This record gives sequence, C-alpha cells and structure tokens, in this order.
Amino acid sequence: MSSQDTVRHTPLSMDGNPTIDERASHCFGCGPANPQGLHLVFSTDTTVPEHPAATAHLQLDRLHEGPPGYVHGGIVATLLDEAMSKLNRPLDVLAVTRHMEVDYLRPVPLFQPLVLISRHSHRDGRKLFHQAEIQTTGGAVLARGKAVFIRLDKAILARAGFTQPDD
Ligand SMILES: CCCCCCCCCCCCCC(=O)SCCNC(=O)CCNC(=O)[C@H](O)C(C)(C)COP(=O)(O)OP(=O)(O)OC[C@H]1O[C@@H](n2cnc3c(N)ncnc32)[C@H](O)[C@@H]1OP(=O)(O)O
Repeated sequence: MSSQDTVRHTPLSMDGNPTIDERASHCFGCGPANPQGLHLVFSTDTTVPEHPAATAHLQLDRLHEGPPGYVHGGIVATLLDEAMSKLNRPLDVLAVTRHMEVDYLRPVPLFQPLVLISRHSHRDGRKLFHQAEIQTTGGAVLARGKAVFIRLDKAILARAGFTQPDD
C-alpha cells in the first residue's frame, strides 16, 4: 500500500490529537509553512508493513549550494534525516533522531532531479534503525545514511526538555 504523506511525522494513532510538528508545519524538511524550507513531499510504501519505505523526488538550486554546482553536505544530511523520519509514522511511533551517520559517496548535483529513498531496517525496543539514500534518477547512489531513532513517550519528552510552543 502506498500513500502520500506530505507533512506529518506523527503516528496514525495520534490523528485527531495533533502534536507539535503537525500544528507548526514549519519543519525545514517538509513543512509547507516554512518559507525557507525544502517542502519535501514523501510517498510512504507499507507493502511490507515491517519494513516501510518512503520516497521523495526533488531538485535543489543555489540556495542549497556547498561546492560550486553541488549540494551542501549539511543539506545532504538533512535530506537523509528527513527521509528516515518519515518512516516513523507508518511504524506508528513518535520518534526523533538520536544518531546518524552519512557516507558522502559522490557529489550531489544542483539543478538535477534526485530521488530520496528510505527504508526501515529493524527495531530494538525503543530504538528504530533506518537507512536512506540519495540517488540519481538512473539509480546511482550519491549519499547513504543510517540512523537510530528513539521512540518518544511522555516521560522521555519531559526528561529531554521538549516543550510545546505556545498556541
Ligand atoms: C516535543 C517533541 C516533538 C517531537 C516531534 C517529532 C517530530 C519529529 C520531527 C523529525 C524531524 C527530523 C528528525 C530530526 O531532526 S529530530 C531532531 C534531532 N534530534 C534531537 O533533537 C534528539 C535529541 N536527543 C534527545 O533528546 C535524547 O537523546 C532522546 C530523548 C532522543 C533520548 O534520550 P535518553 O536520555 O532517553 O536516551 P540516550 O540519549 O542516552 O540514548 C538513547 C539510546 O540510543 C542508543 N544509542 C546512542 N547512539 C547509538 C548508536 N550510535 N548506535 C546505537 N544506539 C545508540 C543509546 O545506547 C540508548 O540506548 P538504550 O539505552 O535505550 O538501549
């Protein structure tokens, strides 16, 4: 089953109980209300429910330049992180990135269509292990990321100091 998931990071079970990112819609990666954001639009694929995948198609310009003509490395990491974060909703968890590693395999070009793909690998208690790639439309892998996301609950939210912005 495939569905388009433009904004939400939060699990389906929280629908009707919007959390911070849903109310704000300013996520740099996918928030439609962020004027400087990347406005990524993902499709999530839950054909294999235990290994959901997310895909976005994008093309960047000089706003995101690092080396001349290529995407800044921090933006590359952002893209991978955002793609992996989109796996949490189909897994029905609210989670944030705890650890991420990036392999910069080839420079990522500006002004060319790119494909951003992520897939959930496995889970160990509250830890979720995800992977992501930035590819050319021909399937060449330009960058690869792996991350550990931590499932949040109310106690962790309070301990970590996450607070809700004013309405
Ligand atoms: C208000 C909030 C709203 C949230 C909205 C959600 C929307 C999301 C939007 C998404 C936007 C895009 C996404 C973003 O940008 S999310 C934004 C970026 N991320 C953050 O800001 C998270 C900051 N971190 C924290 O707040 C805390 O660390 C949390 C709360 C996550 C856990 O703090 P806590 O004190 O509870 O735990 P811990 O930190 O000691 O450790 C946790 C576990 O991790 C294991 N570990 C560590 N390293 C590794 C490693 N390399 N390989 C394998 N495992 C590793 C470690 O051993 C431990 O395991 P275990 O002991 O449990 O077995």
